[in-house]
Order: sequence, then C-alpha cells, then structure tokens
Amino acid sequence: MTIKIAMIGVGLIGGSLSLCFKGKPGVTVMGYAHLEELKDKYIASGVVDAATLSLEEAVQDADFIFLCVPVGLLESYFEQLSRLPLKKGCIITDVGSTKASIAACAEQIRLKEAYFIGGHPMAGSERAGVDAASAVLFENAYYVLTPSVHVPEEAYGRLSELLAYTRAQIVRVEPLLHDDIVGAISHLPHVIAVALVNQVREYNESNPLYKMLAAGGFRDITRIASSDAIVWRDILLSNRDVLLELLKDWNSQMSSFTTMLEQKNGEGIEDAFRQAREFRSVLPERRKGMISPLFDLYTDVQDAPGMIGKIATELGTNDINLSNLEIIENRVDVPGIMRLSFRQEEDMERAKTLLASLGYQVWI
Ligand SMILES: NC(=O)C1=CN([C@@H]2O[C@H](COP(=O)(O)OP(=O)(O)OC[C@H]3O[C@@H](n4cnc5c(N)ncnc54)[C@H](O)[C@@H]3O)[C@@H](O)[C@H]2O)C=CC1
Ligand SMILES: O=C(O)C(=O)Cc1ccc(O)cc1
Repeated sequence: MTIKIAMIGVGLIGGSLSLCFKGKPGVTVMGYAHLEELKDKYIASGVVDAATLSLEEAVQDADFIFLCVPVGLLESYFEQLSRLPLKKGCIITDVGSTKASIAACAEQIRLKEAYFIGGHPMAGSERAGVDAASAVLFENAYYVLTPSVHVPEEAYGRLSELLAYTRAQIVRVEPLLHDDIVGAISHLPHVIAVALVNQVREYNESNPLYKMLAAGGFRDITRIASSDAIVWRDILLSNRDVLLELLKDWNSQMSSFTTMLEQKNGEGIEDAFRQAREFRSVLPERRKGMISPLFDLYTDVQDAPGMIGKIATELGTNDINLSNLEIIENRVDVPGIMRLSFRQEEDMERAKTLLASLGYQVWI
C-alpha cells in the first residue's frame, strides 16, 4: 500500500512531521513551497521526498494533507483546497496552535469527498524554519485532535494510525475548550515573557548593566520570548477573545501583588508562593505534554549510570515500552530515586513484576 502525504508549509512543525513520516513503508512526502528558494531548500535538507510550487500538484492523489503554515493563512489554504480535485476519502488536517477558528471555517466550507480533522501537536520550540525540524520533536508529547461530529471514526482512526509515527499521544478535545486551555498554559505565558523582556529591554536603554546581569535564570525563564513573530502574531490574534479575558485575570493577579506590597502584607505574599508551589508540585513532570499522566514506577538508585543501562536493557529485552526514565535527586550526598514512566499501565505492571523478580526494590 502506498500513502502520499502533502505537507503545506515545511517549517519547524511541517518539517518535523515530514521527518517522522519520510522513509516509512509505502510513504512518500511531497512538500509544497510558496517560494522557489524554499522548494530547493526543502529538497536539499532531505526532509521531503519531493517538493513543488504548485498546490494542485502537491495535493493531487494525496491521502493526507497537512496544513503547517502560520494560523493566519489556514483559512485561505483550506478554501483553496476545497476548490481543488482531491482524492476520495483524503484527510486534511492542520497543526495550528488555535483550533476554534479553523473548525468554524471547516464547518462553513463543507468538503465533498474529503474530511477535515483539526490537529495541534503540543510540542515545539522557540525556533522556526525547516533547519530547526527534528524527527523526535513530538515524542512523548500530546497531540490534540478536534474532529467534528461529521468525521467518521474510520477517518479519525486512519489519521491516528499515521500519527503513531510521531510517537506522540493522541488526545481528543473540543476546539473551544482547547483554545481556553492552551490560551492559559501557552499563549498567555508567551505574552508575559515578551512583556517582561521588553520591560527589561527599556530599563537597559538607560543602563546596560541590566543586560549584563540578566544572564542565566532570566534568560532561561524568558526563552519563549524568542519565538517567531509572525507565528505568534497569528496565534494571539486568532485567540484574541480568550486572551482578552485571560489578561483581565492576569491584571487582577498583578493588582493583588501591588496591594500586598503597598500594605506590606508579608503573609499574603507567603500564601501566594505556597499556593503556587503546591499546585506546581502536582503538575505532571514529564517534559512535554498537558493532560493525561504517565504510569510511574520508582526504585532506589545506588549507582545511577550502571543501573540505567541495566534496567533499560532488561525492559527492552522483555519488550516493555519505557516512555521516560529519570533520576530524582533530593540531595547531593544521598542516593536518589529512579522514576520509570510508562504510557501503558500494563507495561508498568509488567516492569514492576520483572524488576522485583530481579531483586530490585520497586514501588508505585
Ligand atoms: N512553533 C511551535 O513550537 C509550534 C507551532 N505550531 C503551529 O504550527 C504552524 C507552523 O508553525 P512553525 O512550523 O513553528 O513555523 P515556521 O515558521 O517554522 O514554519 C512555517 C512554514 O510556513 C511557510 N509559509 C509561510 N508563509 C507561507 C505562505 N504564504 N504559503 C505557504 N507557506 C508559507 C514557511 O515558509 C514555513 O515553511 C503554526 O500554525 C503554529 O501555530 C504548533 C505547535 C508548535
Ligand atoms: O517553545 C516552547 O516551549 C513552546 O511553547 C512550543 C510551542 C509553541 C506553540 C505551540 O502551539 C505548542 C508548543
């Protein structure tokens, strides 16, 4: 069986998806570029099998079409696709960071013989362009899909099956709920990071010592302020209503700090820090992701480097899929704990039995 995938926009996300699919049995990836120099670059970088400047040629006979352009261009591409001859049963999906506007567009322009399923891989970086693409970008991340009621389960299943190549975990979410949640956990933090960096940038104009001393921590917590301006302009404008509400709440959080400082309310400041720490401590600790937890197993660590190799080999030999392995060190002079995370509860149970039989002390 052959599968043709058309990638419309081969940047960080389109390029990373292409790398996940290219070379898989029967799969060919065709990139669409809107500029001649990009077409040559896509081919030269080896992320796609072929590239074209013609949208019609890119999508001809495609089984899957991925729209990987900035959010502000999604509707125009969707509309163009609805007027092109597409393969019967073709699945069009997107990777936009907002889901309500493209879902509304797909609701208005009903495709005849193709299906639209909105998508959002919940992983990325502050980098942009095909040079930043990576085959492992989505591993261990969540991948949101927002199928409408008109999409048959068969089509949803076909897309989920293809996305298994990304090694991400599929989560089904309603578009409006997606935008509310992602607005709070991703879009608002980007706004805050940019505002914070710009505030310090302005202070720095009168005293360059700000920049000099801002190395390290400040740089780390504001990493996302280096994200692509066009991509983020489109995301914020597309999720404008949600963000306006979130910013009202953010302003009231800031006002509460202003009041506590004016009133020298030390107890209130302590409470704010304690409440934040408590909630943060129950956030899932996996590096990428948002909703469902992993299944975790713990064991004492005597010799971390040696044990990691041994345990990973034992699990691999027994076909147990380990999702993540982490050493949690509390103090430098005290042996830490190893956390083994599994996507499937069954894998965790099998690992527990296996490691216990090998003499390891394990607990959940
Ligand atoms: N940056 C991130 O970490 C994430 C981004 N997304 C979403 O993925 C989408 C793509 O973003 P990135 O890959 O980060 O951006 P990018 O800038 O790396 O890639 C965008 C691609 O679209 C192409 N493009 C720009 N204008 C075009 C046009 N008029 N016609 C055709 N192609 C055009 C660019 O040449 C580039 O290949 C956006 O909708 C974004 O919201 C989703 C998850 C994570
Ligand atoms: O750089 C980071 O950490 C990100 O926040 C990446 C990111 C950007 C946009 C998305 O829609 C999802 C993930």
